[in-house]
Amino acid sequence: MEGSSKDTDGGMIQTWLKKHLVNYTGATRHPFILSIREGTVDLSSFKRWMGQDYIFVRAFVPFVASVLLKAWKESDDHSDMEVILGGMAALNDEITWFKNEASKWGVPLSNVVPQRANQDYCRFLESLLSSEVEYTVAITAFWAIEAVYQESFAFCLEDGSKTPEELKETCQRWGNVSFGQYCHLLQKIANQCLEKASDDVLSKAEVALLHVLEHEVEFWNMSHGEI
Ligand SMILES: Cc1ncc(CN)c(N)n1
Repeated sequence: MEGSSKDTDGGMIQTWLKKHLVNYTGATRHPFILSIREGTVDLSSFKRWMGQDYIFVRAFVPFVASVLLKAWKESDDHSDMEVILGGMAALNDEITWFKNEASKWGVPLSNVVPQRANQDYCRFLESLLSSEVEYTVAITAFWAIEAVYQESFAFCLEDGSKTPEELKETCQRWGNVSFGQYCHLLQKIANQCLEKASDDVLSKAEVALLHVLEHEVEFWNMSHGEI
């Protein structure tokens, strides 16, 4: 895959975001997100998303644990582990938040059936658990997964958005400033790894990024009830 000319300021991630802007915009400006921002969201779509995302987040935890393990083994920067550990702590809060929020919305989490797109995404995460997958590839995917939610939900909180009051807390969960800073740190770690990576690893990381963007679009699509 082409694209190994490195951007001097924003690093490889910035270069890839420019190169794959259509894919990135597709994931971060999905019609479901636009409907939240416009205040026209169908609440049954929102509830469907919530149930499916709870399942996803549970599968996301072992993935993040595997990134932590790879950081411990492969990173030469001690602070990487602390950022990733902070991400795990945030996921612990996220699970508690989902349980509370779902009970407020009357979404029974115990019997949610994972839809095809969710299963595919979780299978993709599982494929990244392997010790054969380089830390650089895994941290790039991790950054992308978090960044899509951050960009999407922050967009719903921008001035001029008509996000319904009862959905603002959800948007705050990922759209808040400190989650933005955390994503920025992940991006920095990914860029540092990518800077030292071989062309082969660079190519795998770029493919992983594109897979994340595709899975995120499919994930949002589930909210419409498309299986
Ligand atoms: C599908 C998906 N992608 C990302 C996130 C953010 N942790 C999430 N909760 N769900």
